[in-house]
Amino acid sequence: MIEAWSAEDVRAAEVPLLESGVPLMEMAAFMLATTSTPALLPTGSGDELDALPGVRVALLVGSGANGGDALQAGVVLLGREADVVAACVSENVHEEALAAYVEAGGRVVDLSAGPSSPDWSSTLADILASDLVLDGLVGIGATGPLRGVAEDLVRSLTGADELARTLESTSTSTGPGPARKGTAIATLGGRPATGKTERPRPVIVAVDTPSGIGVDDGTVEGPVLTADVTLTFGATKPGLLLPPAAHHAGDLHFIDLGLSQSIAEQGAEPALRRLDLKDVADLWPVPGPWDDKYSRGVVGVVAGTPAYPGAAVLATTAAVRTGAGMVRYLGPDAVASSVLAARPEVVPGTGRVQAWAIGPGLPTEGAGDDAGQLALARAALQEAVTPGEHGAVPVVVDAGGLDVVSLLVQDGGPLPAHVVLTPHAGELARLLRSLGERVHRADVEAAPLAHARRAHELTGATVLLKGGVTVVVGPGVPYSQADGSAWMATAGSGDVLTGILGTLLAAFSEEAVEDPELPARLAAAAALVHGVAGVPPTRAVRSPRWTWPARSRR
Ligand SMILES: NC(=O)C1=CN([C@@H]2O[C@H](COP(=O)(O)OP(=O)(O)OC[C@H]3O[C@@H](n4cnc5c(N)ncnc54)[C@H](OP(=O)(O)O)[C@@H]3O)[C@@H](O)[C@H]2O)[C@@H](O)CC1
Ligand SMILES: Nc1ncnc2c1ncn2[C@@H]1O[C@H](COP(=O)(O)OP(=O)(O)O)[C@@H](O)[C@H]1O
Ligand SMILES: [K+]
Repeated sequence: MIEAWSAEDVRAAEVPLLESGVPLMEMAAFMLATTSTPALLPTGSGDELDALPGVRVALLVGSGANGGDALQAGVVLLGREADVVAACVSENVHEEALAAYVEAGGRVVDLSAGPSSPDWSSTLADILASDLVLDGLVGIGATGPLRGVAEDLVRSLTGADELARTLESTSTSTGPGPARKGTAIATLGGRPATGKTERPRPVIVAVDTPSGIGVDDGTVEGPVLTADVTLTFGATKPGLLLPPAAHHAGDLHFIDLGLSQSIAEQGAEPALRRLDLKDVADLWPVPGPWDDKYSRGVVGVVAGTPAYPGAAVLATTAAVRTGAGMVRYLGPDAVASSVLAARPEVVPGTGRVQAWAIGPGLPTEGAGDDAGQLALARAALQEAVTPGEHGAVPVVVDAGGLDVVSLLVQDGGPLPAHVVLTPHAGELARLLRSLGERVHRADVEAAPLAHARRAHELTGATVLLKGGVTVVVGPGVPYSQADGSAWMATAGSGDVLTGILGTLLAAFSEEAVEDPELPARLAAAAALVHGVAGVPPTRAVRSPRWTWPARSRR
């Protein structure tokens, strides 16, 4: 499991180590300089301390310790014969680190006057022509989006038009570097300019965090240099796991520096969790010799209408294939026929269930004929809220079922956490609007965790917000899962998740009702399994992204 900690908790954990003289910055910098270079070494050479003659490194240096890390890494890289330039966006950069870097023979460019700095254009060209960029503009000390010269620099590096002008104006002064005739232009960490082919670009390594992200909340309100790799120190930060910032972090590498123990001793809760395969393997219900279909858990599925029968097929299939003891299907005969044709083991009709999975393929309230399905969904939800003879029944609610939740909350107040809602961003915005919030899809996409949290507060339910990164908020520590691939952005994909989560809620039916934090964990586990199942097979054999897109050595 990955646990992420707020910047404040990380800072507090640093204190005892710094007080006892642990050279955290030097340790971080050494790891930075050694971990980020294997991709730049000649093929076959893997020693992370090998000399790097001819390898060009650009350090982007801000005014705090994040810039200090980059400068100290520069010291190590200079010792390995790399050609290093430090682009400083402030007059006041980390004093000791700068002194060590200068003493090691490092080249410094003062960009503190911004685009009017005499060396602005040539330095941009140097950065673009380098093999490796270490982004040390700002780390956990960031307040708000990038501003000042740091913002100017990142905007220039990521803005295609400005970049094109820079390259043109410096093409005679940079020799065989970036503006070779016939080579086209790419932006750093962004898409190549339209109509132009991409040329080699540096590997971008974010020092601790990609500069400019919301370290604690994962928001991105200004320019960010999208990294190929983020090396994060001491503890993973929530922003590295949360969308939209997570999309700028590239591959995430964690360097402990001994902070984990210090954090544990503080006794605080992490800000965010991410389950891994082992967590889910430990959690996943595996039948034993005494199990029968009922003890494994029966899932009742209310999904599909004659207009959308496929949603019912997908949800029931997912429940069957992930190990439900039995799947009951409730819906119109025409849909039940489709379900049975695909999954003959599904049992049509009512009966006792350990969890409900409702909503896929149901129309939103008042939009089209629901063939009586919304009434069934309402009844299922009622079983979650009002315990019957066998206690309360957990329920996962998707798509059209979310409107029923909204009405229930408006009528009767908060729901229990064993009601798990699985909206995508548009559905969450709609749900929040129905509960009186002024929210649009774009607002949810810009701050998914905050909006999922708001929906949890307003409804009481556990909220799993779907997307490229899935966020789950219940009564305990939230989760973020990023196990899938963008190939999953396809119609029907969410119906499958509903079925998977139905199976898990049925298997842990009583526990999920008793422990209000468990449904979120189960939802995160379902998202992981859904994601792993949705990764195309080619990804399994693709070489690690770490070695891509290394600039070829010249
Ligand atoms: N945790 C660990 O184990 C270890 C942590 N270490 C490292 O320390 C880093 C934290 O260093 P830190 O505290 O000095 O803060 P940092 O991120 O460099 O930024 C502060 C400066 O940035 C500026 N600034 C702020 N916001 C800005 C903005 N939006 N846009 C532009 N500028 C902005 C602000 O300047 P001001 O605006 O006030 O002039 C301020 O001076 C951490 O991320 C990690 O890399 C390692 O060395 C050792 C192990
Ligand atoms: N870019 C992406 N990368 C990874 N997973 C994605 C991406 N986009 C969507 N997904 C996943 O695909 C599923 C889509 O679900 P949903 O939007 O409900 O589709 P539908 O309603 O058509 O079934 C969700 O589980 C979501 O997390
Ligand atoms: K950084």
